[in-house]
Amino acid sequence: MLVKKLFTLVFIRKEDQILLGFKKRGFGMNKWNGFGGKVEPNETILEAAARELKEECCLTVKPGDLKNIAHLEFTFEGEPTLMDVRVFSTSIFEGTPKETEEMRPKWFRHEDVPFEDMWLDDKLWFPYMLQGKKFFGHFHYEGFDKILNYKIEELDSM
Ligand SMILES: Cc1cc(-c2ccco2)c2oc(N)nc2c1
Repeated sequence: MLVKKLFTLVFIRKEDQILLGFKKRGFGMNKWNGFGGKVEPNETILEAAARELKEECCLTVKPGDLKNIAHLEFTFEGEPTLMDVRVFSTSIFEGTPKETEEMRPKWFRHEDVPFEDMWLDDKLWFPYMLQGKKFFGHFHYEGFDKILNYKIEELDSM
């Protein structure tokens, strides 16, 4: 049976740019991604999202200003893990993004998003996010460099 693990992923927007972080260590190392990580037992998903953002790039957001824009699931052929990733976005934040031991932040114009240095699924669902859609996506990986199958469904509300 699948073991479900809960993660957050936060994308900060500013005018026509999006903030990504280059992961310097750990899971997803050497890939650009949003900011996030595991949800601890003693916190809500929104609190976890705000905490990880602060830890990873020193930006402060109010949990209440985070808008849930997507629900992503990742499974891996032959593995029991299901990664349940709650994606949030906001343009309301305090501070300036700073590099940490974990992440090197950088603002990208939408047309410059570096998909060749991101998880393979990102090029499939970023268009939905950049167009302000709400969606569910499930991506079934074989290893970390091949997607065996996936589905993406637009949602009217989260
Ligand atoms: C397999 C996988 C995992 C994650 C992830 C881990 C923690 C938060 O997200 C991804 O994030 C993106 N963009 N693609 C991803 C694929």
